[in-house]
Amino acid sequence: MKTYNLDETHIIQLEEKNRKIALSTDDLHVWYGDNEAIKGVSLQFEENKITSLIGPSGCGKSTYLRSLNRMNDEIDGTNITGKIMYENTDVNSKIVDVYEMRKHIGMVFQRPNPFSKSIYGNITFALKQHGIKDKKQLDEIVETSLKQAALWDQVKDDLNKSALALSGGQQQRLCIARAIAMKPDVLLLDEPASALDPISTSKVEETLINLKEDYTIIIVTHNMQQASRISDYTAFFYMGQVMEYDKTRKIFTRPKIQATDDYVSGHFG
Ligand SMILES: Nc1ncnc2c1ncn2[C@@H]1O[C@H](COP(=O)(O)OP(=O)(O)OP(=O)(O)O)[C@@H](O)[C@H]1O
Repeated sequence: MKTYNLDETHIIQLEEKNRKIALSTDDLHVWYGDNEAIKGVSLQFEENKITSLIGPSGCGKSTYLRSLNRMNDEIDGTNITGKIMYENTDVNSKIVDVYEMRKHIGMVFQRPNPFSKSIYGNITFALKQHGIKDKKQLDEIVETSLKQAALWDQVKDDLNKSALALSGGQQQRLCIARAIAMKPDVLLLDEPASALDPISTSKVEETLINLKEDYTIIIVTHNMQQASRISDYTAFFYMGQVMEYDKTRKIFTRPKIQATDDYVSGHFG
């Protein structure tokens, strides 16, 4: 297998281009026991844009994504150093209220994971836990979130139906609706379409493109076409570090780093 010079990287700094940054990491390292899965990643994510995280299996994409709203806290033996800056707060600081922070930085997982509740109940569950009890307000949030997730027209007459009776693609859009019902600023998605058929995938992609008007989206994907179709920026991960980060168009047409070029043109991974 070809080896690459890991010291040669190309990472754009968005603040130098006067872009508004919703979230950033500075020298982020993540260890699982002795295994250093993320080796000092510094990236800035532009507000109201979609950024794709791509790279071969095991290079640390999901680990990095999960760190951004502290999902790795739940894995024993994990150690994380470095900064994750969101609105002048270091998300990685011990004093951060993780429950509260996840209202601002929400997550959607690879496999649709609706609760065994009605469509309405899926969306209102966390809202109620956060103290929203007013029926009219809940109704409004349910409608808005389902509309934003492009699911409203299909389910509006049957909100009491079990979420588990929806198709896989509809379930995933319900999970997106559930995440955006909390009105996060940043939405993290870990291969949200990998378990879906092509039609459902394209619906999820359309949904994400529409959502970026209101949200900053960071998505892990193995699907190169998907990354190039939907994202504004792309970060290429390799062996726990980012080799190249730039506008998606550049990554897919004129990458500056050989490893990126080989990966996006299908030579490995
Ligand atoms: N829960 C965990 N416990 C221990 N090690 C883990 C855990 N999750 C991931 N790892 C290790 O961290 C490294 C990065 O894995 P990660 O899942 O982040 O990569 P990935 O790029 O998302 O891979 P894939 O594309 O296959 O999902 C790998 O060496 C993996 O074995």
